[in-house]
Amino acid sequence: MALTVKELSFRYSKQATLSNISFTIDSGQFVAFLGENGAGKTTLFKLLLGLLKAEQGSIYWQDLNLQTASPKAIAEQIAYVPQQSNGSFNHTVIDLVEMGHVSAKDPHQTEKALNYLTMLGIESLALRPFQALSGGQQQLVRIAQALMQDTPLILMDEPTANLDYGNQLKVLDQCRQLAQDGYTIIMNSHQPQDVLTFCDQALLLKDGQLMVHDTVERALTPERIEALYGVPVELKQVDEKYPQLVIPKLYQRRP
Ligand SMILES: Nc1ncnc2c1ncn2[C@@H]1O[C@H](COP(=O)(O)OP(=O)(O)OP(=O)(O)O)[C@@H](O)[C@H]1O
Repeated sequence: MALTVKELSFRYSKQATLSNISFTIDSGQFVAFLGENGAGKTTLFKLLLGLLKAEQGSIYWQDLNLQTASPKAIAEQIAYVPQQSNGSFNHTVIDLVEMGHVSAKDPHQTEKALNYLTMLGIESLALRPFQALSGGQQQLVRIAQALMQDTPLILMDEPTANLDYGNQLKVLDQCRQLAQDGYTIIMNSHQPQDVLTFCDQALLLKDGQLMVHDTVERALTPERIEALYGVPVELKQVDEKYPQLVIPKLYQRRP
């Protein structure tokens, strides 16, 4: 399976938000979209989810045309973890996660939902009302809900933004594991170091254009990171596999 985007352009008003974007992502990859605030990452997600219609170009998940498919057909293939979601009334965590399941009622639904909560280390929250949870706990529940949807492609909008340090690492490690199991995971990220450490590929968006799509090591060079964020960075090879970003001297604490 593959996600194929061809010559995609989109605008909200006069100025183009995305111009002539083309890429292919094969299944089983953990991929990050990077770009400054307002670069168009969430817009691209909305186009992939069929929530916005492209001005030009095509988007296919295998043979499914995501610009014309029904919401149900898309929900069977793609789960989405938003950064925030409003209104869950007074549902408990376990009820909400079970609702993630979109196809016919499964007799093992509750067991499956509990397994995902356990996988994410939040089984003790199962009977708590969603609205009484902290932002980070709610984020972990949204991830469990997306996994419950049981789709081959999962889109995550800055999934670790609200999480404590331990949960950030656990969630990213879980995403990598899911990709190894054959799921395709795409996340929006503002953390090049996380992307270098956990992801397989990176797509860099700048001024509405796709600057590069490549393996993380090839895509995230210091020059490109600087061009993307406007700060000088250095990469150090601390072991042979993982390059480490060094905070620019300019921003380091002075003695
Ligand atoms: N509903 C909308 N109507 C008009 N303009 C919009 C709308 N949503 C987003 N935009 C604009 O489109 C551009 C891309 O926004 P988008 O949310 O896709 O960026 P992003 O890369 O996800 O940003 P961030 O990293 O800050 O979340 C921005 O300039 C934004 O102001």
